[in-house]
Amino acid sequence: MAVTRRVKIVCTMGPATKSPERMLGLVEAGMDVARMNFSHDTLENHKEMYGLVRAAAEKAGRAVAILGDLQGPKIRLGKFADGPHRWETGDRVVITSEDILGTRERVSCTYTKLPHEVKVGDRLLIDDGKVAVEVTDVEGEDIHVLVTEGGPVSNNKGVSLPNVAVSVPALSDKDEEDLRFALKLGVDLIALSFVRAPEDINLVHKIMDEEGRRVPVIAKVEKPEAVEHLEAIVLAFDGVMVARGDLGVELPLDQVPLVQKRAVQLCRENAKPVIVATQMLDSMIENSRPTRAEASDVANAVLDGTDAVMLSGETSVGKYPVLTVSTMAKIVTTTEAGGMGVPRLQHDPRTHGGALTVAASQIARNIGAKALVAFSQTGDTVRRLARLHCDLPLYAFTPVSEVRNTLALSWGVDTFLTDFVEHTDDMFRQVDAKMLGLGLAKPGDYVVVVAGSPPNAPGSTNTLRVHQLGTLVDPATV
Ligand SMILES: Nc1ncnc2c1ncn2[C@@H]1O[C@H](COP(=O)(O)OP(=O)(O)OP(=O)(O)O)[C@@H](O)[C@H]1O
Ligand SMILES: CC(=O)C(=O)O
Ligand SMILES: [K+]
Ligand SMILES: [Mg+2]
Repeated sequence: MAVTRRVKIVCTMGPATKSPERMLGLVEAGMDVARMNFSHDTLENHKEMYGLVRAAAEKAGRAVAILGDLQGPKIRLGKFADGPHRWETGDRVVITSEDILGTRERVSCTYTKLPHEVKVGDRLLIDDGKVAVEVTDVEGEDIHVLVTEGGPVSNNKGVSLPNVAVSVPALSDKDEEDLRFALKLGVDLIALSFVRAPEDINLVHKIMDEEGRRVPVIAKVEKPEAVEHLEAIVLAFDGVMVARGDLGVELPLDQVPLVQKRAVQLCRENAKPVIVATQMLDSMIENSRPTRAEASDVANAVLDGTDAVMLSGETSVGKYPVLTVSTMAKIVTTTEAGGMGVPRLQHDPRTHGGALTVAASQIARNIGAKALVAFSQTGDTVRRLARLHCDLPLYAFTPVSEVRNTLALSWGVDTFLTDFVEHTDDMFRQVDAKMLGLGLAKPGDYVVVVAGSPPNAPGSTNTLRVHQLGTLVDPATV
């Protein structure tokens, strides 16, 4: 069988992805997860984008998950009346909490308490640190600042205050509205920005329960507080995104690479998916080829053991969205084909699912099985298999379509939707039908199956079976 890519690709949606042809191009080039960034754009446009993703995935016959990324407690500049501007070093401008349409000299910000929480001398960083200003005076709602590092400013750019503890709530009114909207729309996963504590997930769950729909919640690690409580956050949330854009502003930049490695390993130990994000192929926003350093960055994230790598501006507003995805896919597959492997798990799994999956992958390799197969109703067993990064194909079977979509984020997994079955033998019949029917293996080949028996009892993983294909279904009938 052809070598397939194992590390998944997340693409951020934006103006550059907004046509059926472009979207299909992205899916065919390898997009596994579409990220809708609620920091930008109108709900109406997000709805349209959602439809485009679902239609393209359907047309291409690929599982594509949709991730709704909530803005979280990020302070942003407001909008300008007259387009992007440049603030030059030495300029004096005003950032105000008054709700105005901005000019080059005076622009609003989204956090109305900001003038009360900054002091003279505080440094504010705009757009992931591309522009820096220093507070020189506060007058009512106006913060007077001196531009210390000039650069471009435009609508909705982020404002970070690295050493100022601001009291913004974990979930703003806008986040709550966006979350309800995303859940109703049908997104598969939610990401919460600027997570500071494990308990931040409770606010999200509360809204989800009010809407009657819980989906996995990814913690975006981009605050020093999150780095401090990383393990507790990994345990509380369903996955992690290493959001290096804000992380590199909020934390000294030189600490970002090690945080990335620690987060990836912690997620694998806990069988939670992890995404490495931001600036991975940044220069491809403008250019048709990435830098050598960017190619290495993608490859190194693969070798760290990440589940997924993410594209941001490269796909949302870049000149070459489809080419960027195919370039990323190529770097990933070439790196994987090198066979260098990833760091070992630091612990010996003790849960039934954990122990059975370790045994399954070892048995599969030793007997020359063609694939690993997992039956799962929650996806948990599948994630426990995925984290081992076994070089055999990994096929997941689930009767729950939401689970199929969320597994699009997990390393190396291909997922099939199956019927609910009553008897254990029916599970193996489904494996035969799917694998022989799709030509994934031949009659007589062995696969190693991890499942719960009887079927339909979530969390009951107790069965490991070496199964010979074609023994339950007459090969002539598939
Ligand atoms: N839907 C959109 N409409 C207009 N501009 C967009 C849109 N999405 C992204 N952009 C522009 O592309 C830039 C990069 O996109 P990206 O999604 O990485 O946003 P970001 O603000 O850096 O992310 P985050 O807020 O999650 O840290 C944004 O800063 C914005 O200028
Ligand atoms: C993705 C994101 O939010 C960041 O890198 O900051
Ligand atoms: K966001
Ligand atoms: Mg961010």
